[in-house]
Amino acid sequence: MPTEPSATPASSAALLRPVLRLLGAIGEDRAMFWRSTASMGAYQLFAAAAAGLSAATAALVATDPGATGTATLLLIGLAVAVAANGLFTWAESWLSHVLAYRVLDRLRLRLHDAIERITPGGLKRRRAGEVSGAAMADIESLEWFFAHTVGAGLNAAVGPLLVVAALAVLTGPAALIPLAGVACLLAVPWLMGPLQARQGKRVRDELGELKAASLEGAEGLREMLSLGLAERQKRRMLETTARVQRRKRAAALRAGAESALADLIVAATTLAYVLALAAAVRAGDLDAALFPAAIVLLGAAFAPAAGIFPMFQRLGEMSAAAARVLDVLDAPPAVAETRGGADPERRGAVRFEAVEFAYDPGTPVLKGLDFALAPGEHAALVGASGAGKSTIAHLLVRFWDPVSGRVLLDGADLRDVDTAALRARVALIPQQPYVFRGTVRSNLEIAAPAATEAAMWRALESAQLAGTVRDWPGGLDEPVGEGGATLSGGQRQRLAIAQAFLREPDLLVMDEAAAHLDGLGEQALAAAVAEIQAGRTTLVIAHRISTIRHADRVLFIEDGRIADEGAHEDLLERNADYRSLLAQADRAETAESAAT
Ligand SMILES: Nc1ncnc2c1ncn2[C@@H]1O[C@H](COP(=O)(O)OP(=O)(O)OP(=O)(O)O)[C@@H](O)[C@H]1O
Repeated sequence: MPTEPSATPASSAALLRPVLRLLGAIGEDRAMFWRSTASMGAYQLFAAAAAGLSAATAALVATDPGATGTATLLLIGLAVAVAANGLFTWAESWLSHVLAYRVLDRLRLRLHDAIERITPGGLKRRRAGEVSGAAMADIESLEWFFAHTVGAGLNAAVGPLLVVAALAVLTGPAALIPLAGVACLLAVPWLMGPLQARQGKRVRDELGELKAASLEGAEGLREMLSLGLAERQKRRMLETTARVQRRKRAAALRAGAESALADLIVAATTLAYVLALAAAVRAGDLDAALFPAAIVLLGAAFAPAAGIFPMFQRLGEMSAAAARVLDVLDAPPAVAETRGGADPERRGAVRFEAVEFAYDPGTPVLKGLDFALAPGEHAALVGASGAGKSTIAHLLVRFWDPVSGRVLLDGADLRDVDTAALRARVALIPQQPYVFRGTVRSNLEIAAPAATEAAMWRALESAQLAGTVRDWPGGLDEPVGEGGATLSGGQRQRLAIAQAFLREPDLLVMDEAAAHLDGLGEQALAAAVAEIQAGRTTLVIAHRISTIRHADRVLFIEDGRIADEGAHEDLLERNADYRSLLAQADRAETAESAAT
């Protein structure tokens, strides 16, 4: 998951920082943003004007009933203000939502690009799907910010100032009272921001714990029942639920106290202002007719400030969401992609030259790896778990670059070869190939968008999958389910091999399935593998003795280096570590066959 900032920022200014950085995403919609903000300002001013005009009309009718001409003018003004208020309210709502949707679309695209750029490298052990899912959800939660709060924030700052300026013109120095009141009202959520963020984080943490506990309870139900842990699990759920409730109560208490304090400030300001104006009227410094209008305008000064209240109450939540999105957007690319670049003659010769590699500085995985594969050679990469075999495979498709040393394909450093062209020339077939939701055809098209139907059948034929696909009612258009759920492990691998056939790679890098396949599936897979390997340079991460035995050459990896290399029989004879590793693999394979 994208990281939750471990400590919440200590001030509202710090909380605002990540949120403000995301404002850059408004980019080309700046004009729309200003129109939306201006509409919000306009409807608040017209609302204030409508309130002021109605108060002035009432005061005029009460103090001078004969002034019908002025009263009519005031009423016309009131009607215009009410109509304009309605119009601008609608315009603001429309513009702010269109703006928010556009900005979110842009952010989603930027996030998608960032995830593509940094996975599988920069996100370390975090799963790309989780990261993408969580960050996309965070973007959704920012909709409220872009649609409702950016403009409200500006209006909260500017609107009250304009109204207070109007009050200063009407009532003189007494207008300092509403100014102080508005400042206090804004200070409440601003000062409470960090506490609100801390409480929000605690609630999120406890909810995460509750979700994990309930998921574990469902997924591990069988194990829990058989180990007699059901009671313990129930207790854990109850305790976590109680903690969530406690955290939520604390947050609700704070929110309630904030609202009460805000009400108190508004009431105290109004009272102080009324007293000040009454004194001014009594002293003859203020026209009594202005009194009601000034009090109504006071309400208008508070309205935008009160509008920003909910924004501050959600500032912690939005700040955390923005920080998680930025975490992904800011992550450096795992490799700098090359465009254009060298185009060596395609033969399929591979060379690792003194390759050093580490995921984390200080923990080297490859320590000066040297080996070469001749065009068309079939090599097996053998080593204990964690020896670095998959890392070697991933270096060949440039998911990573070496820390030092070079990886060469047909004499060219991979960093100098066009990255897209390189990935088209090297086919990587992982242990558990990913099958996309869709059909057999759509999965084949992903590998080769221009492939004809005849070419698809040829590829399926070579991958030993044509018979199976022909038997399915939908044939090529048979749905394969979410993540290829309707396919067996062997079928998924053969589909990946068919994809590789369509791409006609010069180099094949395979992570051999360690899982046991049924006899028929294994035979079909072995035949498919033999077909695709024919005439191609192949590097297989080998787990099975049968595969190792058939390789032209075995590369035995130990401690980040090639510890030994040669024919399998020779290594067996001369290398005790190799013998013991294979003996373990043999035992595991025998136990697996016995178990099935
Ligand atoms: N993305 C990563 N971030 C940090 N460390 C990693 C990452 N991927 C692998 N490692 C570590 O690098 C080392 C080599 O891993 P690698 O997957 O290449 O080994 P392997 O030989 O393929 O293992 P296995 O046979 O179990 O698949 C291991 O110690 C592993 O924990």
